[in-house]
Amino acid sequence: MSLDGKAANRLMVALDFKTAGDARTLIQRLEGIPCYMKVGMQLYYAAGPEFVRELKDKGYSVFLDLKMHDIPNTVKGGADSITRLGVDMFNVHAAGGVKMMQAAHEGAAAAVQEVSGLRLPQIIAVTQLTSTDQTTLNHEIGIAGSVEQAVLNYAALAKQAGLHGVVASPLEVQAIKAACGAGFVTVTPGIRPAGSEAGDQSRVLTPGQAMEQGTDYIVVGRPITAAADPREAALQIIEEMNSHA
Ligand SMILES: O=C(O)c1cc(=O)[nH]c(=O)n1[C@@H]1O[C@H](COP(=O)(O)O)[C@@H](O)[C@H]1O
Repeated sequence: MSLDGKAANRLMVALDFKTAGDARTLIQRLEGIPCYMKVGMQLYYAAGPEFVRELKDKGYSVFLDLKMHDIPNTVKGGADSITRLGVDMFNVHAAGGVKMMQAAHEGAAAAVQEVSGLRLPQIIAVTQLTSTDQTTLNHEIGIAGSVEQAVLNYAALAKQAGLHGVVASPLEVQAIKAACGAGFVTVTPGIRPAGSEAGDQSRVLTPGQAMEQGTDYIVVGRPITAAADPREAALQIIEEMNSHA
């Protein structure tokens, strides 16, 4: 299987591991694949900023997925610190509102002003988590209307705040692009290759279907990290992405 084609750098591998050592083992298996590496709460809380710097030193593009959701001043400070790590992308929850998202942008911009050589990361807003289904949205969380309406509302707020894009399910990509523009970035978890377990994900598509929807990046965790042969699983996903790109 080859890495020809453009899709490999549109795959974000979720490094949801207990330790830096476990993450390094997977990274070694994926050596030579130019994917994005996503560091989420589990690994960041265990291995911290040092591990993020290690990934950057190895030349990876890094998405730091800490889903900040707090008062604007706190998020501004968090965004400043995250940006100083040199990450390429980070996220906040759109549910924090426009002022909070603007504060994230301000914090990142302030860090870029102060540290020479830093570039502004892409700042992305989580809309409605891909684990949320229609019933949970309406009857548990208490938001009326369809999941797509909720996602589009959050996406519009993120755009208003000047963010670069959103995290959503691939099912909502076409509506987001229609409402917010083709250049508004979509990062889509909820990816399940045909025949794999959905687990806690509710709004899922296959890698090929997600590409057909026009998404910019797909986020894949367990279908790669829990596979018997993670390298083979990643290469198959990239091949499927390429054939639907
Ligand atoms: O922000 C995210 O990355 C995210 C948002 C969302 O709505 N759903 C979602 O699954 N994610 C992340 O995407 C990854 C999906 O992992 P798997 O379900 O194992 O493929 C996890 O690291 C989640 O934290």
